[in-house]
Amino acid sequence: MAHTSIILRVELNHEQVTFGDVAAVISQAGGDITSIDVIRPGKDSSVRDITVDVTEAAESQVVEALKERTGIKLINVSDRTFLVHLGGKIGVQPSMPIKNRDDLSRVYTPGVARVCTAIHENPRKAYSLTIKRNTVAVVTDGTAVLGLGDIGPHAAAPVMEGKAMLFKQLAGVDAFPICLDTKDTEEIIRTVKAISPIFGGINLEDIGSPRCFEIETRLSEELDIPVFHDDQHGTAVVVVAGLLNALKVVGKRIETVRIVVNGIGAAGVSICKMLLAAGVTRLVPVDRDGAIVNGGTYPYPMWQWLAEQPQVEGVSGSLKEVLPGADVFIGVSRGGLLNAEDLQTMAPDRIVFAMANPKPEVDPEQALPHVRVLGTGRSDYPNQINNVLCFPGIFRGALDCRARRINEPMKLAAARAIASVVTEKELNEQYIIPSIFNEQVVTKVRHAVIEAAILTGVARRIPPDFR
Ligand SMILES: NC(=O)C1=CN([C@@H]2O[C@H](COP(=O)(O)OP(=O)(O)OC[C@H]3O[C@@H](n4cnc5c(N)ncnc54)[C@H](O)[C@@H]3O)[C@@H](O)[C@H]2O)C=CC1
Ligand SMILES: CC(=O)C(=O)O
Ligand SMILES: [Mg+2]
Repeated sequence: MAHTSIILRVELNHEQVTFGDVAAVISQAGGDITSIDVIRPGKDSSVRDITVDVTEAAESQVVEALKERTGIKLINVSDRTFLVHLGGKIGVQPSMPIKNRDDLSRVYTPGVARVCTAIHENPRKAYSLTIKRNTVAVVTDGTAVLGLGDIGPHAAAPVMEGKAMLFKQLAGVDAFPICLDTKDTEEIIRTVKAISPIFGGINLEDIGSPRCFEIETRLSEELDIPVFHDDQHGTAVVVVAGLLNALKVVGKRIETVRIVVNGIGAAGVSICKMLLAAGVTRLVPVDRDGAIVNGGTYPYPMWQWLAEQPQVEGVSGSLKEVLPGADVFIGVSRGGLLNAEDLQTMAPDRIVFAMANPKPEVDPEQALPHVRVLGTGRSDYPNQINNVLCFPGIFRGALDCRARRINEPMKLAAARAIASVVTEKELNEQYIIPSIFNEQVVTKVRHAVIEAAILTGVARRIPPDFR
């Protein structure tokens, strides 16, 4: 059940209620008080801020119960999630203060002109003399934002700012949100190319399929910095990492399990491709109209490619029709598609990764009693299968070795590195994938990615710790 944290500012009339009464009202309506601050004490009345942890469903019940109670005046309700977004979540920091004219003449004109000329004469110096070496653009057109769909570039910004925060906090990468007001493939490609000189890498985010495939392919071909569509490859890397460990827990082999992937969009296509590369032999890709079957004819090149793979099954049907007997279900589609009975048709020791955000394909509370391993994209359940485990470390590695691109061996190395953070001893149903706060994740992913980049010849620099 989704939880949220709200702050209730209430005024208590002491002749009519005690704080104990207020606490009882909140608790009976389903709220859990986590802290209390006295804003204005007083003999006859007082004002307090009460922080309450509450399910989304119970939030309005708590508010209504307080409003109805005589002696309590509800002054304000603030949602802590909205509070952390006030004014946006990131800013730009200069790397040194400008204290005097001397500083000014070096960081700005006239001194800066010599630096500009040096870069003009040798463009590679942009990596040492500008922010390029550590800066990534997080580019979206707002068309496939989480599982919310086409909500546009303004509404997409909080997610992109969140990605930028994670890049910085987890991997020290400076990332900047670029929310484009166009859905035109050519215009997006042109714009990203035009803004690329200042960036060391491009992270494409929440761009709907099938346009995202052409945008990524073309930008990768036409730019000499790494271009990585996070929803495709970041997600696939983390799914493969989680699956490698989950299969160890249930004692099954990747070569023999039957896997149903639901939602063959950006994330689903890349997951299927990576599963095939990792050795999967029984794959059932499913989208809205049912299974994509071997030998079928499909409108999108990526679906057609899947239909031509021998490992893809030839049996058609809806999700519920093809699910029986599956060892693994991977959902990257939309929330609320399956229930407990559907899961019970799967093979024993089932693994379910229900990753649609914010609402998974199956309610985790319903699923938990019926599966051996459950993963979701969310942070409020164990096994968070989220691309945040991948993108900070993969870009840290790619930037540090100035990789031209992020290739398949680099992605597979990243998946194995993430899986390896959980040791054999630690591995269990509740812990198949490390937490994003485990510092080993970025360190190991970075190392594995640089090693793979050097081995495959896409690194343009050998970082000092590899010399
Ligand atoms: N946990 C994680 O790290 C990630 C989770 N996701 C989640 O996966 C979902 C899909 O994301 P993207 O691939 O980027 O979007 P997308 O828009 O590229 O693809 C979604 C696909 O799901 C299909 N779909 C929609 N309803 C369906 C249904 N009822 N049955 C089967 N297929 C259905 C669509 O036709 C489309 O092909 C979203 O909910 C997103 O939040 C995406 C990336 C990372
Ligand atoms: C996690 C993520 O990137 C998404 O849900 O789109
Ligand atoms: Mg995304």
